Amino acid sequence: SGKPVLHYFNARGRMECIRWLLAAAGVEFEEKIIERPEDLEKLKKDGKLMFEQVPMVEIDGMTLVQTRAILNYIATKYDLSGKDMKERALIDMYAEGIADLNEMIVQLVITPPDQKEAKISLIKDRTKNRYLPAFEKVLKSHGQDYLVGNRLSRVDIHLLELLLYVEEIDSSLLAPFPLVKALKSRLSSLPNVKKFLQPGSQRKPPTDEKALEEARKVFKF
Ligand SMILES: N[C@@H](CCC(=O)N[C@@H](CS(=O)(=O)O)C(=O)NCC(=O)O)C(=O)O
Repeated sequence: SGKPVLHYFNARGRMECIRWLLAAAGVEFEEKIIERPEDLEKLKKDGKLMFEQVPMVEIDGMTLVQTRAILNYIATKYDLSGKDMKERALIDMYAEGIADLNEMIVQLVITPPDQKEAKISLIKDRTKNRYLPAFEKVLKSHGQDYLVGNRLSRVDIHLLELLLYVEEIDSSLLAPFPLVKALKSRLSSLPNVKKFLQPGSQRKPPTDEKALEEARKVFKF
């Protein structure tokens, strides 16, 4: 069918940023949900998981693993990684910062209850005092509609995804950042993004206990 095929369990985890980037690029994709340990074992046995891990994406005849490598390929293929080396450097820098805060949020799901409050307040602090100020400053510095090169790139999509998670934690966190908020609403009305935000799209809901239980069954952690 030529469509990329995403192999992961039925949750956001490390695959959601890949779903977001493909959707924003207007690329239809299929998902093979890993529901049982046997599903994962079969992928390993068939030699599809170079490091015995997922996310794994079958795209253009390749079997890619490692989230960043998959994102880099998609961004390059769909012209979402800047027009030259300097734009690419900014995009890489912003993307890594976004990934750092995103990782803190992804880990929250598997944080023991007694540590959750502390983790959440650290996330709120970093959001308010480190990450959102940095992006507000970038937008203020050039007054353009996108973070890099005055056109859509992967970091706009990564930041939009992150802002939605930040809002799920505490919607007041965005209040002090008008330019970031304006970017969020501009991006949300792009046709491909608007469609992905609609109910019924392949966007995954917050990972609840049930989804976590299913993942534990598969990954035995
Ligand atoms: N660096 C890898 C890490 C992938 C990873 O740790 N995957 C986990 C699942 S999850 O963290 O994405 O939920 C896994 O397959 N773990 C199984 C194992 O490591 O044996 C990436 O970015 O893709």
